Amino acid sequence: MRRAFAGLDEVMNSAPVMPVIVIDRLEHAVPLARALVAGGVRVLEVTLRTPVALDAIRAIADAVPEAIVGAGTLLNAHDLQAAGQAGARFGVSPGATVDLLRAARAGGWTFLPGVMTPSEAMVALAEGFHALKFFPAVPAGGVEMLKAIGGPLPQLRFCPTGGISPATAPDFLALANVDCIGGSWLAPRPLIEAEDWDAITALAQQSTRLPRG
Ligand SMILES: O=C(O)C(=O)C[C@H](O)[C@H](O)COP(=O)(O)O
Repeated sequence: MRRAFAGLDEVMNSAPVMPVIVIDRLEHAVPLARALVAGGVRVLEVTLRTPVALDAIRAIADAVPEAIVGAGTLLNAHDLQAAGQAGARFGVSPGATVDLLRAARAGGWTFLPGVMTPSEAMVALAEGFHALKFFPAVPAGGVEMLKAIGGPLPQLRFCPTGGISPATAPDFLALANVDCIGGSWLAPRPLIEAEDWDAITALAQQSTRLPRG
């Protein structure tokens, strides 16, 4: 079922870290979402990287209304439509094509397009998007690159993702143009496989205490 999209500010600013989630087994979706919410992390990006991802989004949207579940790894308009039908309340992509940007805009999506260069950021901005995922954050120049982009393009807000750890997170969160960061470390595969939900709640709690700039 299609749900109302979340507000952009809610998605970008509810917590310092947005977990990037890969779900292999559908039965893990709801307990994982509950564990993260219990730790104070409500905005969840479920990547469309596994066959159960859309069903996982649907299950979380139905069973965990406190969560704001979004879809990651959106590559094209078809992915957007499927994610919307499953109940995703926002979308994230690793990169952006003009087709994808226009489909997100036409669908009224709360959408964070992935960019890694000033030119890509300018294309996203020209298509109406000013809140962007900076991916892959560390290989693409990390903190220094974001500072440099902030000079000529101060109107852009970023969620850097890719290669960030709890140790380096504060450096990113201190930047004036960073609202939140993305990270897979809040939902590590070994803990999900072990169904160690308490450990995931503890990771989530720790992430909410990270200082923001
Ligand atoms: O799946 C997607 O759509 C992506 O864009 C990739 C993820 O954002 C990164 O894989 C997360 O990076 P790590 O925190 O370094 O693991």
